[in-house]
Amino acid sequence: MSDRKPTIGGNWKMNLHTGDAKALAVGLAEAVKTDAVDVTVFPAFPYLAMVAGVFCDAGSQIKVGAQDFYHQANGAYTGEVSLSMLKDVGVATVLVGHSERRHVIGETDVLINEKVLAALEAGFEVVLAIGEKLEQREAGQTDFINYAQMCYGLAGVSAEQMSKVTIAYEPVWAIGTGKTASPEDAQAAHAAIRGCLSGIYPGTDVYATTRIQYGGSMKPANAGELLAQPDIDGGLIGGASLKVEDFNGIITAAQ
Ligand SMILES: O=C[C@H](O)COP(=O)(O)O
Repeated sequence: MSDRKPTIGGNWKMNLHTGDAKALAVGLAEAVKTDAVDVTVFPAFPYLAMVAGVFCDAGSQIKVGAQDFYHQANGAYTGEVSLSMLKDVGVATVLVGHSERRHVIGETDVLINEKVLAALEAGFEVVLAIGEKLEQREAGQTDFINYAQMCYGLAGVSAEQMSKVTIAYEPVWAIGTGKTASPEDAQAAHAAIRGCLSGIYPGTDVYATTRIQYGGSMKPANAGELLAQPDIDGGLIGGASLKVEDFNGIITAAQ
């Protein structure tokens, strides 16, 4: 049993509107009472302040994170949202490198690294998502892809700054598909990721202290087995984070 505190994230992606986002936040504030698990939800931009306000009013420990941001401080970046704007509305955690940003929106490793560095510089907690596509897994490249995405994403990040970084391992083929990695496969990938951290930060305890979440069709029915693996420290949940019972079921499994 590691002494890393479990961390569960709920990535609401581009789902929910004012009414159902508020109802979900209120329901979570009522249901989630544990101190034993760090819980963060990632609503869409328009609802960040409202959700943060619900948790604040309820005295809830649930944190609010942003699914994305732009790394420049301000200026002529039409459509973008800065870190200082996020801080202004109560956000302290940001998600970077999610596979939907990499493979659907087209974010590059260079941009992902710029975002990681900017967020850490601004004092945010960072969840860096990595993971292989199906064809890469089938070609035996899983560990290489994870290593490469971490090397690019963490370039210039010091060992001290790693205390604010969580890695989210999300095999792309498992996201939103109902196909979860087996506990054994997920554990093997997580152990390899920890090995990579040891190589990137030699002579430090970063490999042992960094929390690594699993993401990809995690739900209450499979969370227990996944979270019981020695190198899986939590989950980044999409679909199952949209219902209080499902998300709280996973949080309960993480305790
Ligand atoms: O960010 C969350 C992941 O993409 C997992 O999504 P999912 O639980 O719907 O498979």
